[in-house]
Amino acid sequence: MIYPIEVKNLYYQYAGKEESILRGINLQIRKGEVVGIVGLSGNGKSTLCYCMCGIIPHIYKGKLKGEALLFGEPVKNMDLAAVATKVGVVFQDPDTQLFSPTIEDEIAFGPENLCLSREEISERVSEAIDLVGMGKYRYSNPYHLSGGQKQLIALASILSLKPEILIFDEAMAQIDTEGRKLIKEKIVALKNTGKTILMVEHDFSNLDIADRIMVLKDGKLEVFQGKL
Ligand SMILES: Nc1ncnc2c1ncn2[C@@H]1O[C@H](COP(=O)(O)OP(=O)(O)OP(=O)(O)O)[C@@H](O)[C@H]1O
Repeated sequence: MIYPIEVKNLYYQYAGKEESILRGINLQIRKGEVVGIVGLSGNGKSTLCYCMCGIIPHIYKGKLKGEALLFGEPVKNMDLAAVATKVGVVFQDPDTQLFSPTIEDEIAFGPENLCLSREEISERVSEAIDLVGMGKYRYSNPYHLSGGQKQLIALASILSLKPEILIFDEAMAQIDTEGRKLIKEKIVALKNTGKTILMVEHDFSNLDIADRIMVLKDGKLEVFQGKL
């Protein structure tokens, strides 16, 4: 069986560090599943996300053993542009992810880099902005939005690349309760369209929408038993 995400006996050691932070990770995520990974700060959650979205090994050049695969293809064999059409990541800080003067420009940026036609870009922007329910802000400046709304725009800018897999790396850490509710609703709606979703959190109360939760501890994944 080919999984959207599969990780096989993965080890990773940052350059200059004495020990591996990931020490034998195995994970398989089926299409349409929402999987949560919880772990204390510094346990390697972001590092694991980097292995799935190509930042490792394409940008960080530490020691990697084992593999992360997207639809059966090793991430290490794909270039970053190819990875970005398969997996999109929403990171923790919305302000570091937005840089365009209008929301429309922000969401169009990815498809423009794919050299698509004007019509196709405009269609993708409309579809992505509607998916996150932010259509009325299309021509606004993103800097005036709330944290939760900014994360929805970061999500829309990823959706415009039409990835099958979405990773939320502590995407709710800096967001108020109302914003978290909004983001969780969109995650459930995206699952229902068949997207495969990985949510990484240090606070497991944000993972109530996950189909299953794993805990990252001592470099390995275990089934979450209700406490860290
Ligand atoms: N670029 C890097 N170079 C060297 N060490 C790093 C690098 N990035 C992270 N680390 C180290 O790897 C460990 C795991 O970091 P990581 O960010 O993956 O953990 P995390 O579980 O996501 O933590 P947090 O919840 O605080 O983001 C930490 O000890 C961190 O200092």
